Amino acid sequence: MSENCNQSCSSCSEDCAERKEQKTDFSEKLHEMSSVKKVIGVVSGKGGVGKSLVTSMLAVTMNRMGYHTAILDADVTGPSIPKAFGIKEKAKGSEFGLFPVKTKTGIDIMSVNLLLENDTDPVVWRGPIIAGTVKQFWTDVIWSDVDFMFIDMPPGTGDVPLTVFQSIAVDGLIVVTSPQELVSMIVSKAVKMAEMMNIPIIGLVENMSYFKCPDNGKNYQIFGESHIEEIAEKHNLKVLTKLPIDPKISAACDKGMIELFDGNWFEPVAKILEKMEEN
Ligand SMILES: Nc1ncnc2c1ncn2[C@@H]1O[C@H](COP(=O)(O)OP(=O)(O)OP(=O)(O)O)[C@@H](O)[C@H]1O
Repeated sequence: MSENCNQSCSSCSEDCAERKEQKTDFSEKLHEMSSVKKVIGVVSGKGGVGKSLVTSMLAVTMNRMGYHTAILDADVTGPSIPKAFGIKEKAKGSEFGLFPVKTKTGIDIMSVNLLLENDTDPVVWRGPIIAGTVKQFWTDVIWSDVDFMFIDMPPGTGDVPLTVFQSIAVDGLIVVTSPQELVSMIVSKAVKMAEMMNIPIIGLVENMSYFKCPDNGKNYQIFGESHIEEIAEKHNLKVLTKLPIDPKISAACDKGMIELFDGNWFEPVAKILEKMEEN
């Protein structure tokens, strides 16, 4: 039995001898006209640590390397992906299904904000409706020839993330943390959740890790000393990259120009993802 066992056999995907109920298969089929090679979930322990920003920058990096890339924005109650890419138009559909909206550089995006009449309308829906929406982004959207799909995961471990993990075939998770949060606890939770769902963790991204002073070129750890390396070692995980606090990054996000970011922070991650794609 897993040390993380919560006795909820129907929602656990571990194969253990203590299983009391059959595993229920909640997996959903992609739209028959879709093709998606690798699905990477981007998770964080709490809101505001930069999960959407990291999702966007990862997608831009892989797109720059020539891969056809997509983002499924599963953060239904706080959808920030369309804004980061400056998308104003709405998603269109046909009798066959919904089409994602293409960004200026050709990244395919689906988000609840591309369906709402008004971007500023709040999504005041109950969990099952939200979870159903995310499922439909997988089953009813026509994702054509996608090499890498990044999922901006809903925060936490509730109804919606559970549905995403059970219904979408996620190949790996990237955990975004920032130095000031209770990183150790958050990483432990992510590791346990991933184990229960049988999804490998690709590694950790530390956002807002430091600030590089433009006057003297020195790095300052604004949110205190980072412990990410020790935590990664404890869980046998990789630290994929450390992203600085950079006003140019937030400005690019606010202006809808994240595709123009300048920096090679995600190159080490891209190499790992490329290897995944080859296998
Ligand atoms: N490294 C950074 N440098 C500068 N600004 C950043 C950085 N990381 C995030 N931000 C800014 O912080 C804000 C929150 O980021 P983001 O929306 O990606 O967080 P999130 O974890 O997805 O939040 P939520 O969970 O609420 O959706 C954004 O305005 C973003 O531009």
